[in-house]
Amino acid sequence: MSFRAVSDPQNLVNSDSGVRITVRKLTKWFNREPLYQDFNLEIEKSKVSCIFGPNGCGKSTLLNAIAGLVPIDSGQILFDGKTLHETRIGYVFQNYRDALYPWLKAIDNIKYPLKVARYSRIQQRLRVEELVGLFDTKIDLNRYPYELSGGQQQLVSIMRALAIQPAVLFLDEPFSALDYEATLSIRDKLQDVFQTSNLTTVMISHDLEEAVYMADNILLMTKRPTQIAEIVKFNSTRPRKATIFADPKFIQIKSHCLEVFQKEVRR
Ligand SMILES: Nc1ncnc2c1ncn2[C@@H]1O[C@H](COP(=O)(O)OP(=O)(O)OP(=O)(O)O)[C@@H](O)[C@H]1O
Repeated sequence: MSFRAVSDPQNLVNSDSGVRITVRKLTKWFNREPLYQDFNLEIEKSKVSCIFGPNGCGKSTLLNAIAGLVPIDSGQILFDGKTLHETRIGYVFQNYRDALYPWLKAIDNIKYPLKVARYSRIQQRLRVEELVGLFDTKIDLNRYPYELSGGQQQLVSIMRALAIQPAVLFLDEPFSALDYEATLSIRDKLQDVFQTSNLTTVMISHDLEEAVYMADNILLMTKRPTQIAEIVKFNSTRPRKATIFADPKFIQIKSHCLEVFQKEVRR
């Protein structure tokens, strides 16, 4: 888990400006083979970018390199020209079971980054109330993670990641360990967040339909050494509803992404 806070906690309470992420000449090798070699990418500010690509092409490595969880061999990653340490980020892991602190109640998990950022007790309480309102959640936050369902735990993880009002939110396959009902519910709640904030969001998805549904930009990756095959825009307004799956524009974008993906896999 990664929380970074800068400046005065007082200023963080109402701050929500997104940032553009620039990846320049990223090089990362594993086992004497290049995964990324002189890789360049611009991630659009205040938009949702979904990473989609062949198995093992380096989606998690890219997300984690940008989030500072994986060291890079060379290159530069900037957030509106600033370093990671000068940027507030939130990270949601695929496996919520390992991500929440099991010894802390849900409410204390959410407050944890606020404590690290030295929010006062009142600020912590107000921010939790704001998040509960935002997500319209009926979860009893005085329960421990093991007392909550998978969907509820992942929702707590998302609320924790959003607690310090990050400028960038990273989501590594946030729905892959959830049942369908929980996935639909959390997707909708996240869409509300995207609609009402300037959050720059980078998400990995293994499901092309989901990637297009959630994204403003779909980042299609090549096989390794990995490059961007294409960035496909989907500018349908939010909130997006299930009816969008039958929308001709949605179908056209998804088919195009699938074509690019299949060409890469066969390469
Ligand atoms: N810690 C590591 N040590 C050695 N090799 C690694 C390590 N992490 C990743 N790799 C290599 O880098 C490649 C890309 O891994 P990564 O998890 O980033 O891909 P991915 O696209 O997210 O994979 P998947 O589609 O399976 O989720 C893997 O095939 C693996 O060989």
